[in-house]
Amino acid sequence: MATLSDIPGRVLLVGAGKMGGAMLEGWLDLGLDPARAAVIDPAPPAEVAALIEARGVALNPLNGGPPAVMLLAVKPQVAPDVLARVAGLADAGTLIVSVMAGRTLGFLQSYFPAGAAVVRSIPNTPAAIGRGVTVAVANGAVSPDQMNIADALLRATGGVEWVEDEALIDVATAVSGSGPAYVFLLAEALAAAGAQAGLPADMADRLARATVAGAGELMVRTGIDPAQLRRNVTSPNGTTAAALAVLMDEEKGFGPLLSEAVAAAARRSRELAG
Ligand SMILES: NC(=O)C1=CN([C@@H]2O[C@H](COP(=O)(O)OP(=O)(O)OC[C@H]3O[C@@H](n4cnc5c(N)ncnc54)[C@H](OP(=O)(O)O)[C@@H]3O)[C@@H](O)[C@H]2O)C=CC1
Ligand SMILES: O=C(O)[C@@H]1CCC=N1
Repeated sequence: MATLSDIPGRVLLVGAGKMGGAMLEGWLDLGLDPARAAVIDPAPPAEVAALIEARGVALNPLNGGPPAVMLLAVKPQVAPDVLARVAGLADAGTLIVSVMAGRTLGFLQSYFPAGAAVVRSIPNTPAAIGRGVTVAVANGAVSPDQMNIADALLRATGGVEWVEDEALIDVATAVSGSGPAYVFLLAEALAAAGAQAGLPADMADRLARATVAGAGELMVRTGIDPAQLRRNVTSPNGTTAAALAVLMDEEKGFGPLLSEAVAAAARRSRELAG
């Protein structure tokens, strides 16, 4: 198991937005020497720019030699343009790690000489508080040492699951990559429904936030199966049972709706492949 201090050279982050910025913060918090980090981003968001400046990380360096790791965190749509510019900064020993949705190992490899070591991964935004989860796949050129390095870099923002079948990344993107948005939507919709039913809007908002956060934390801390936690709330013929009769409707409930949503996100991930 490698640690961030085992990385034999610099980590070059390309794209320091929401996800890249969260990763950089995680690396620095876990002890990555700022002198061993560099960022390429024409205009990072203010909070990431402040972190870069405060920690003395090189921003848009003109030189520095090939990095040990190049982590790609730009939007998939600009990837062809960005990769055409930055691929030349890598050498044969550089490990390429992408967090871009949809962009395949094949697409990434096409910008580097044959034999380049490439990892494709999909994190999620709880990475910003070290509670993310990332799913990753490596191509055949990634050495065991490089695999450990990629794992250490991704693990700086939460859990990591490795898969061998790249097709699973599109599905993981639809479940855990996009998943936080579904949970936030639940909080929004619950607050709106509470306000519609008569609660003051600000109170409905507080109740919905506390409920989603508390329920998530209960699941994490107890490790109890979510179905059992749901049953624990549901008194026979009580209020929850009345609500669940709507939400668990076999045709219109959460189940079929989320299946449709996950299928749409996975399909979009495959469309972004390039
Ligand atoms: N947000 C999420 O929940 C998740 C995102 N991802 C993936 O992470 C990647 C980044 O997403 P996210 O952080 O949300 O997006 P952001 O737009 O917040 O971050 C992308 C960053 O890249 C910068 N950028 C644009 N052009 C260049 C360039 N030529 N060179 C270097 N940097 C450039 C952007 O600058 P500017 O804003 O000025 O264009 C921005 O700061 C995406 O590929 C996405 O699929 C993966 C999982 C979850
Ligand atoms: O919406 C997106 O495309 C990115 C990937 C997963 C979460 N956000």
